[in-house]
Amino acid sequence: MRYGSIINGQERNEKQRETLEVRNPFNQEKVAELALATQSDLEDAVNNSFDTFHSTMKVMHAHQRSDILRKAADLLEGKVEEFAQTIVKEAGKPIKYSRDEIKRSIQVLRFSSELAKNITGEVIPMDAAIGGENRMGLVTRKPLGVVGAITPFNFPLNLSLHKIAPAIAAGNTIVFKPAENTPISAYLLVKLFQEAGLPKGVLNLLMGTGKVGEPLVTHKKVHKITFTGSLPVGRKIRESAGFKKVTLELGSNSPNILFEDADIESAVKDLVKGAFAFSGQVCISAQRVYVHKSIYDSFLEKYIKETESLTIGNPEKEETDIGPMINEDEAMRAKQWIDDAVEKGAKIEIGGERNGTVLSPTIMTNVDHNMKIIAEEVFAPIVSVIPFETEDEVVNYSNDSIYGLQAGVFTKDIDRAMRVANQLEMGGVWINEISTYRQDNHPYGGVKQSGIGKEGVKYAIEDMTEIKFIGVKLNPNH
Ligand SMILES: NC(=O)C1=CN([C@@H]2O[C@H](COP(=O)(O)OP(=O)(O)OC[C@H]3O[C@@H](n4cnc5c(N)ncnc54)[C@H](O)[C@@H]3O)[C@@H](O)[C@H]2O)C=CC1
Ligand SMILES: O=C(O)[C@H](O)CS(=O)(=O)O
Repeated sequence: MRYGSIINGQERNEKQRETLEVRNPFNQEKVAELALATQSDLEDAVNNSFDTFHSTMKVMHAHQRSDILRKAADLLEGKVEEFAQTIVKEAGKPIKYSRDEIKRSIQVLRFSSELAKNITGEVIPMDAAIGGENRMGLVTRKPLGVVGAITPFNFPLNLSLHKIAPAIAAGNTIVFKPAENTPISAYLLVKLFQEAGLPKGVLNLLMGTGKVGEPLVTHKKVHKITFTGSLPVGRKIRESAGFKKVTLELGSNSPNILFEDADIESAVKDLVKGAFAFSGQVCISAQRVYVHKSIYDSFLEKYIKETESLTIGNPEKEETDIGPMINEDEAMRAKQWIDDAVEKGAKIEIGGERNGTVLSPTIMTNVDHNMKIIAEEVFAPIVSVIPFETEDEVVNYSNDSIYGLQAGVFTKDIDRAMRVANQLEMGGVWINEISTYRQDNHPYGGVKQSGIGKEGVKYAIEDMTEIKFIGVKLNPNH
């Protein structure tokens, strides 16, 4: 099957176009061919989104935007299996995790539908300022215009919806550039919105690589870029976006801290999922697990045992926990980082074997902060277990990173939990929950080089609207 860009409701899929193959990461079977967007498609998409913003979105009421989003959620509920099987094939994500992603995507649509009706402002007490008597001050929220949404492969539906659904709720139009490895779910999503009654031109789709992402970022008629992806690309976007608003959801090397009073049994189970779900290709994946010295041996033993029980293999199978990484280059890169750490003195407790695109779940010990598997984002099924003695020490270890997205802290002592949570340099901290847990309605986004701005529907809407002040001078004699 061949998929093209969709601009103003029309697919651009002519035979003479340059194409790109999409292959199943597990068995390398060809699953699709992409008809790539050209520079002139990009111009058309942005111009059409710009015109549609002025002609259609500006006059569409909140209840209409809300209805479309609710209808899209209802439609998606009837297509869970179709979307889940698509993500299995294009991303290699095990089926049970693919279904979870669709279920979360439905919630994102529902939250956006509800919030579309609740984009409120405020009234300023103007007489609080001397001379402000007889004035009224209104703070309103306006849509920005054209939002450029650029998304990664790892949650191809949900992370795209975290941009598209709030943008629609807020009254913007969107030019959507999904990851080139996972374009089928993106195509199906645009079709789903068409079926839900979204007017053509509100959501335009551009198929292609970063080559089509770059001119989207610099285009004069695009008002905001919202990007999820890697740090190098995020840095480039930040540098070239000029005066546009920019939201960047980038990488992380998330720490999880287990104090001596942590519930080890449940932490072990959760941290196996937290480190290895979708082969660690989750940017809040548990990468560093700091364990208090007094429970280190017992934790490590149980952690290895639980990891041994994982089922590795074909992501289409219900029982599969660990499937492939996105491609062989990525699996080779991750394996090389393991070898590099071993050369520097690290020990592989379990895993460390690569078979094509599949890297076995790997637990490392005896690591230090000069190794890539600690200092950089592994984005692979590799986790390191590190002992610590004092609270100050573990806070320092955790903060010794260019990243700061989410962390997990495990202890029964609420005072300590709050003390540590307050000191961690992170966008979010979970207490007695793994760093990898994300709910779609809480603010989500990093500090330091993990990003700029927040998603989580309400917060994305804030970032996709502009505050506009309207003041009125009243005549007290009328
Ligand atoms: N903080 C967060 O919420 C998340 C962060 N990520 C990060 O994403 C990375 C993995 O995803 P990938 O798809 O490999 O990321 P990537 O950065 O390679 O690509 C992401 C998107 O950017 C596009 N792109 C590439 N070069 C571009 C350029 N110069 N200008 C504009 N667009 C460009 C790609 O085509 C794709 O659509 C990891 O580093 C991970 O940490 C992934 C998911 C969530
Ligand atoms: O939505 C999620 O679970 C995460 O945001 C996925 S990722 O962004 O951390 O990769």
